[in-house]
Amino acid sequence: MWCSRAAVRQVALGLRGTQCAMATLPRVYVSRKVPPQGLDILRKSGQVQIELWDSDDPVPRQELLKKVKGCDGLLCVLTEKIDAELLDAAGPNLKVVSTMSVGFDHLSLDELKKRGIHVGYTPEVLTDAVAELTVALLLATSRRLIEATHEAKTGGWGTWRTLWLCGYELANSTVGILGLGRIGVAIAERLKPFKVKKFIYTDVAPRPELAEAIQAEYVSMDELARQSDFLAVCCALTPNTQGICNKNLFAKMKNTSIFINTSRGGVVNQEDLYAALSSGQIAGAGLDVTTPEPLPTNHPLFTLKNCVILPHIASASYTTRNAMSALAANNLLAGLRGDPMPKELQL
Ligand SMILES: O=C(O)C(=O)CO
Repeated sequence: MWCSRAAVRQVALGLRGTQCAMATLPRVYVSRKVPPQGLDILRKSGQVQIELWDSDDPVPRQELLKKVKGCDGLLCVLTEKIDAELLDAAGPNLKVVSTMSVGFDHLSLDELKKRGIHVGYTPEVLTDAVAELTVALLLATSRRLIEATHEAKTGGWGTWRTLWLCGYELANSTVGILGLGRIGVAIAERLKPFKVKKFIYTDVAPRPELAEAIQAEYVSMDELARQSDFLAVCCALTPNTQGICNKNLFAKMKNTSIFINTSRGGVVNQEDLYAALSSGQIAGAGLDVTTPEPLPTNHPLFTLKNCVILPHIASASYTTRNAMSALAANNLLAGLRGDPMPKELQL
Protein backbone atom coordinates (compact mmCIF):
# COMPACT_ATOMS: atom_id res chain seq x y z
CA MET A 1 0.00 0.00 0.00
CA TRP A 2 2.71 2.50 1.01
CA CYS A 3 4.89 1.55 -1.97
CA SER A 4 2.36 2.67 -4.54
CA ARG A 5 1.60 5.99 -2.84
CA ALA A 6 5.26 6.63 -2.16
CA ALA A 7 6.15 5.97 -5.77
CA VAL A 8 4.23 9.10 -6.70
CA ARG A 9 6.08 11.20 -4.13
CA GLN A 10 9.46 9.69 -4.92
CA VAL A 11 9.10 10.47 -8.59
CA ALA A 12 8.32 14.05 -7.58
CA LEU A 13 11.39 14.05 -5.33
CA GLY A 14 13.67 12.64 -8.03
CA LEU A 15 14.11 9.26 -6.39
CA ARG A 16 12.70 7.11 -9.19
CA GLY A 17 13.85 3.51 -9.12
CA THR A 18 14.49 3.23 -5.41
CA GLN A 19 10.93 2.94 -4.20
CA CYS A 20 10.79 -0.55 -2.84
CA ALA A 21 14.31 -0.55 -1.38
CA MET A 22 13.16 2.42 0.65
CA ALA A 23 10.10 0.76 2.08
CA THR A 24 11.96 -0.24 5.23
CA LEU A 25 13.55 3.16 5.82
CA PRO A 26 12.21 5.47 8.53
CA ARG A 27 9.24 7.49 7.37
CA VAL A 28 9.43 11.23 7.61
CA TYR A 29 6.72 13.81 7.07
CA VAL A 30 7.85 17.28 6.00
CA SER A 31 4.96 19.62 6.69
CA ARG A 32 5.97 22.47 4.37
CA LYS A 33 7.90 23.16 1.19
CA VAL A 34 11.20 23.91 2.94
CA PRO A 35 14.06 25.72 1.15
CA PRO A 36 16.10 23.52 -1.22
CA GLN A 37 19.21 22.96 0.94
CA GLY A 38 17.24 21.12 3.60
CA LEU A 39 15.24 19.06 1.16
CA ASP A 40 18.41 18.07 -0.74
CA ILE A 41 20.03 16.87 2.49
CA LEU A 42 17.04 14.66 3.23
CA ARG A 43 16.78 13.36 -0.33
CA LYS A 44 20.47 12.61 -0.71
CA SER A 45 20.84 10.96 2.69
CA GLY A 46 19.24 7.75 1.46
CA GLN A 47 18.27 7.40 5.11
CA VAL A 48 14.57 8.21 5.03
CA GLN A 49 11.39 7.94 3.03
CA ILE A 50 10.05 11.46 2.65
CA GLU A 51 6.53 12.62 2.26
CA LEU A 52 6.24 16.33 1.67
CA TRP A 53 3.43 18.86 1.97
CA ASP A 54 4.64 20.57 -1.17
CA SER A 55 3.17 24.00 -0.58
CA ASP A 56 4.03 27.41 0.81
CA ASP A 57 0.80 27.36 2.78
CA PRO A 58 0.31 25.36 5.97
CA VAL A 59 -0.92 21.80 5.74
CA PRO A 60 -4.55 21.65 6.97
CA ARG A 61 -4.66 20.25 10.49
CA GLN A 62 -6.76 17.21 9.56
CA GLU A 63 -4.36 16.34 6.75
CA LEU A 64 -1.39 16.70 9.10
CA LEU A 65 -3.04 14.45 11.68
CA LYS A 66 -3.59 11.85 8.97
CA LYS A 67 -0.14 12.11 7.44
CA VAL A 68 1.90 11.83 10.64
CA LYS A 69 0.33 8.48 11.51
CA GLY A 70 3.09 5.92 11.88
CA CYS A 71 5.89 8.37 10.99
CA ASP A 72 9.31 8.07 12.60
CA GLY A 73 10.18 11.71 12.12
CA LEU A 74 8.47 15.03 11.53
CA LEU A 75 10.04 18.17 10.10
CA CYS A 76 7.77 21.10 10.79
CA VAL A 77 7.70 24.89 10.84
CA LEU A 78 6.40 27.29 13.47
CA THR A 79 2.79 27.31 12.27
CA GLU A 80 2.21 23.67 13.19
CA LYS A 81 1.01 23.00 16.73
CA ILE A 82 2.81 19.92 17.95
CA ASP A 83 0.61 18.95 20.85
CA ALA A 84 -0.84 15.84 22.50
CA GLU A 85 -3.45 15.43 19.76
CA LEU A 86 -0.81 15.40 17.05
CA LEU A 87 1.55 13.15 18.97
CA ASP A 88 -1.28 10.71 19.64
CA ALA A 89 -2.16 10.76 15.96
CA ALA A 90 1.47 10.05 15.05
CA GLY A 91 1.67 7.12 17.42
CA PRO A 92 4.58 5.37 19.09
CA ASN A 93 6.89 5.28 16.05
CA LEU A 94 7.58 9.00 16.28
CA LYS A 95 11.10 9.49 17.59
CA VAL A 96 12.11 12.93 16.34
CA VAL A 97 10.44 16.29 15.79
CA SER A 98 12.63 18.82 14.05
CA THR A 99 11.35 22.35 13.80
CA MET A 100 12.74 24.81 11.29
CA SER A 101 12.70 27.62 13.84
CA VAL A 102 14.56 28.87 16.85
CA GLY A 103 11.26 29.53 18.63
CA PHE A 104 9.54 26.50 20.13
CA ASP A 105 6.34 27.91 21.62
CA HIS A 106 4.38 25.85 19.05
CA LEU A 107 5.69 22.64 20.63
CA SER A 108 4.17 21.07 23.75
CA LEU A 109 7.47 20.29 25.40
CA ASP A 110 5.94 18.33 28.27
CA GLU A 111 4.11 16.02 25.87
CA LEU A 112 7.26 15.50 23.79
CA LYS A 113 9.32 14.76 26.88
CA LYS A 114 6.73 12.35 28.25
CA ARG A 115 6.95 10.35 25.04
CA GLY A 116 10.76 10.43 24.87
CA ILE A 117 10.71 12.26 21.55
CA HIS A 118 13.87 14.15 20.62
CA VAL A 119 13.41 17.73 19.45
CA GLY A 120 15.67 19.63 17.09
CA TYR A 121 15.51 23.40 16.48
CA THR A 122 17.53 26.01 14.61
CA PRO A 123 19.32 28.51 16.84
CA GLU A 124 22.38 30.53 15.77
CA VAL A 125 21.97 30.20 11.99
CA LEU A 126 19.36 32.96 12.04
CA THR A 127 20.97 35.31 14.55
CA ASP A 128 22.53 37.64 11.96
CA ALA A 129 19.39 37.92 9.84
CA VAL A 130 17.14 38.58 12.83
CA ALA A 131 19.51 41.16 14.32
CA GLU A 132 19.80 42.92 10.97
CA LEU A 133 16.03 43.08 10.51
CA THR A 134 15.57 44.30 14.07
CA VAL A 135 17.90 47.22 13.38
CA ALA A 136 16.08 47.95 10.11
CA LEU A 137 12.71 47.90 11.90
CA LEU A 138 14.02 50.06 14.72
CA LEU A 139 15.29 52.69 12.31
CA ALA A 140 12.17 52.52 10.14
CA THR A 141 10.06 53.13 13.24
CA SER A 142 12.17 55.76 15.01
CA ARG A 143 12.89 57.76 11.84
CA ARG A 144 9.34 57.26 10.53
CA LEU A 145 10.41 55.85 7.17
CA ILE A 146 7.09 54.24 6.25
CA GLU A 147 5.17 57.44 6.95
CA ALA A 148 7.79 59.40 5.03
CA THR A 149 7.67 57.32 1.84
CA HIS A 150 3.86 57.44 2.01
CA GLU A 151 3.92 61.24 2.26
CA ALA A 152 6.41 61.50 -0.62
CA LYS A 153 4.29 59.30 -2.87
CA THR A 154 0.89 60.78 -2.05
CA GLY A 155 1.50 64.50 -2.29
CA GLY A 156 2.15 65.22 1.37
CA TRP A 157 5.64 66.44 0.53
CA GLY A 158 5.33 70.23 0.45
CA THR A 159 8.19 72.48 1.30
CA TRP A 160 11.05 71.51 3.64
CA ARG A 161 9.66 72.04 7.12
CA THR A 162 11.62 72.31 10.35
CA LEU A 163 9.89 69.68 12.47
CA TRP A 164 8.04 67.68 9.82
CA LEU A 165 8.54 63.90 10.16
CA CYS A 166 11.05 64.30 12.96
CA GLY A 167 11.87 61.19 14.89
CA TYR A 168 14.31 59.94 17.49
CA GLU A 169 18.00 59.14 17.00
CA LEU A 170 20.19 56.42 18.38
CA ALA A 171 23.16 58.66 19.13
CA ASN A 172 23.48 59.16 22.92
CA SER A 173 20.51 56.91 23.58
CA THR A 174 19.94 54.07 26.03
CA VAL A 175 18.94 50.81 24.40
CA GLY A 176 17.19 48.23 26.55
CA ILE A 177 17.02 44.53 25.73
CA LEU A 178 14.28 42.39 27.23
CA GLY A 179 15.72 38.85 27.27
CA LEU A 180 19.43 38.80 26.57
CA GLY A 181 20.54 35.93 24.36
CA ARG A 182 22.49 35.57 21.15
CA ILE A 183 20.04 37.75 19.23
CA GLY A 184 20.05 40.55 21.80
CA VAL A 185 23.84 40.63 21.76
CA ALA A 186 23.89 40.65 17.94
CA ILE A 187 21.43 43.57 17.90
CA ALA A 188 23.55 45.54 20.37
CA GLU A 189 26.72 44.87 18.37
CA ARG A 190 25.05 46.30 15.30
CA LEU A 191 23.64 49.33 17.15
CA LYS A 192 26.89 50.26 18.89
CA PRO A 193 28.37 52.06 15.83
CA PHE A 194 25.30 54.34 15.91
CA LYS A 195 26.87 55.83 19.07
CA VAL A 196 24.45 54.35 21.57
CA LYS A 197 25.43 55.65 25.01
CA LYS A 198 24.39 52.69 27.11
CA PHE A 199 22.98 49.18 26.80
CA ILE A 200 20.85 47.75 29.59
CA TYR A 201 19.01 44.45 29.81
CA THR A 202 16.78 42.38 31.96
CA ASP A 203 16.24 38.64 32.12
CA VAL A 204 15.33 36.06 34.75
CA ALA A 205 18.90 36.38 36.05
CA PRO A 206 22.01 38.34 35.02
CA ARG A 207 23.89 36.85 32.07
CA PRO A 208 27.38 38.29 32.57
CA GLU A 209 29.03 36.05 29.98
CA LEU A 210 26.80 37.58 27.26
CA ALA A 211 26.46 41.07 28.71
CA GLU A 212 30.22 41.55 28.88
CA ALA A 213 30.55 41.44 25.09
CA ILE A 214 28.32 44.51 24.77
CA GLN A 215 29.01 46.07 28.16
CA ALA A 216 25.35 45.89 29.05
CA GLU A 217 24.15 46.58 32.57
CA TYR A 218 21.64 44.28 34.24
CA VAL A 219 18.57 46.17 35.53
CA SER A 220 15.11 45.34 36.81
CA MET A 221 12.14 45.26 34.43
CA ASP A 222 10.96 48.59 35.88
CA GLU A 223 14.34 50.22 35.28
CA LEU A 224 14.42 48.81 31.77
CA ALA A 225 11.10 50.49 31.05
CA ARG A 226 12.12 53.77 32.71
CA GLN A 227 15.56 54.16 31.15
CA SER A 228 15.20 52.74 27.62
CA ASP A 229 14.92 55.15 24.71
CA PHE A 230 14.63 52.05 22.54
CA LEU A 231 13.32 48.83 24.04
CA ALA A 232 13.93 45.66 22.02
CA VAL A 233 12.09 42.50 22.99
CA CYS A 234 14.23 39.42 22.38
CA CYS A 235 12.88 36.86 24.85
CA ALA A 236 11.29 33.51 24.04
CA LEU A 237 7.54 33.16 24.50
CA THR A 238 6.94 31.00 27.57
CA PRO A 239 4.19 30.94 30.21
CA ASN A 240 6.39 33.39 32.17
CA THR A 241 6.76 35.89 29.34
CA GLN A 242 3.19 35.70 27.97
CA GLY A 243 1.82 39.26 27.93
CA ILE A 244 4.68 40.79 29.97
CA CYS A 245 4.75 43.83 27.74
CA ASN A 246 1.55 45.32 29.07
CA LYS A 247 0.16 48.56 30.48
CA ASN A 248 2.40 48.33 33.54
CA LEU A 249 5.47 48.35 31.33
CA PHE A 250 4.24 50.96 28.84
CA ALA A 251 3.17 53.28 31.70
CA LYS A 252 6.77 53.40 32.94
CA MET A 253 8.28 54.11 29.52
CA LYS A 254 9.16 57.61 28.33
CA ASN A 255 6.79 59.25 25.87
CA THR A 256 9.76 59.52 23.50
CA SER A 257 10.54 55.78 23.59
CA ILE A 258 10.37 53.29 20.77
CA PHE A 259 9.23 49.71 21.42
CA ILE A 260 10.47 46.95 19.08
CA ASN A 261 9.39 43.31 19.05
CA THR A 262 10.97 40.66 16.83
CA SER A 263 10.43 37.71 19.19
CA ARG A 264 6.82 36.54 19.47
CA GLY A 265 3.55 38.44 19.45
CA GLY A 266 2.38 36.66 22.60
CA VAL A 267 4.78 38.58 24.84
CA VAL A 268 2.79 41.75 24.13
CA ASN A 269 -0.65 42.70 25.31
CA GLN A 270 -1.76 44.33 22.06
CA GLU A 271 -4.71 46.21 23.56
CA ASP A 272 -2.36 47.84 26.04
CA LEU A 273 0.12 48.59 23.26
CA TYR A 274 -2.62 50.20 21.18
CA ALA A 275 -3.61 52.36 24.14
CA ALA A 276 0.01 53.38 24.80
CA LEU A 277 0.62 54.27 21.15
CA SER A 278 -2.64 56.09 20.53
CA SER A 279 -2.43 58.12 23.73
CA GLY A 280 1.18 59.13 23.12
CA GLN A 281 2.37 57.29 26.21
CA ILE A 282 5.16 55.90 24.03
CA ALA A 283 6.39 57.33 20.74
CA GLY A 284 6.27 54.34 18.43
CA ALA A 285 6.37 50.59 17.99
CA GLY A 286 7.89 48.32 15.40
CA LEU A 287 6.48 44.79 15.35
CA ASP A 288 7.63 41.88 13.26
CA VAL A 289 5.39 39.52 15.21
CA THR A 290 1.79 39.81 16.33
CA THR A 291 -1.14 37.83 17.70
CA PRO A 292 -2.61 36.38 15.61
CA GLU A 293 -0.48 35.98 12.51
CA PRO A 294 -1.42 37.18 10.03
CA LEU A 295 -2.83 40.18 11.90
CA PRO A 296 -6.25 40.96 10.36
CA THR A 297 -6.01 43.98 8.08
CA ASN A 298 -8.76 45.70 10.07
CA HIS A 299 -6.82 45.42 13.33
CA PRO A 300 -6.67 48.78 15.20
CA LEU A 301 -2.84 48.69 15.28
CA PHE A 302 -2.84 49.08 11.48
CA THR A 303 -4.60 52.43 11.86
CA LEU A 304 -1.72 53.98 13.78
CA LYS A 305 0.97 55.95 11.98
CA ASN A 306 3.39 55.33 14.81
CA CYS A 307 3.17 51.56 14.52
CA VAL A 308 5.20 49.75 11.87
CA ILE A 309 4.08 46.18 11.32
CA LEU A 310 6.00 43.58 9.34
CA PRO A 311 4.72 40.09 8.47
CA HIS A 312 7.16 38.00 10.57
CA ILE A 313 10.16 38.29 8.25
CA ALA A 314 13.07 38.66 10.68
CA SER A 315 14.87 35.54 9.46
CA ALA A 316 13.77 35.93 5.85
CA SER A 317 17.01 36.04 3.90
CA TYR A 318 17.75 33.35 1.33
CA THR A 319 20.97 32.40 3.11
CA THR A 320 19.35 32.10 6.51
CA ARG A 321 16.22 30.26 5.48
CA ASN A 322 18.36 27.74 3.58
CA ALA A 323 20.65 27.35 6.59
CA MET A 324 17.62 26.83 8.83
CA SER A 325 16.25 24.14 6.54
CA ALA A 326 19.68 22.43 6.35
CA LEU A 327 20.03 22.43 10.14
CA ALA A 328 16.47 21.15 10.56
CA ALA A 329 17.20 18.32 8.10
CA ASN A 330 20.50 17.43 9.79
CA ASN A 331 18.83 17.48 13.22
CA LEU A 332 16.15 15.12 11.94
CA LEU A 333 18.59 12.67 10.34
CA ALA A 334 20.92 12.61 13.36
CA GLY A 335 17.99 12.05 15.71
CA LEU A 336 16.69 9.18 13.61
CA ARG A 337 20.14 7.57 13.57
CA GLY A 338 20.26 7.88 17.35
CA ASP A 339 23.19 10.32 17.10
CA PRO A 340 23.41 13.62 18.97
CA MET A 341 21.61 16.29 16.97
CA PRO A 342 23.61 19.33 15.86
CA LYS A 343 21.07 21.44 17.80
CA GLU A 344 18.83 19.54 20.15
CA LEU A 345 16.44 21.23 22.54
CA GLN A 346 17.06 20.00 26.08
CA LEU A 347 13.65 18.98 27.40
O1 LIG B 1 12.76 30.77 13.92
C1 LIG B 1 11.83 31.36 14.47
O2 LIG B 1 11.46 31.09 15.61
C2 LIG B 1 11.12 32.42 13.76
O3 LIG B 1 10.38 33.16 14.33
C3 LIG B 1 11.34 32.57 12.30
O4 LIG B 1 12.62 32.75 12.03
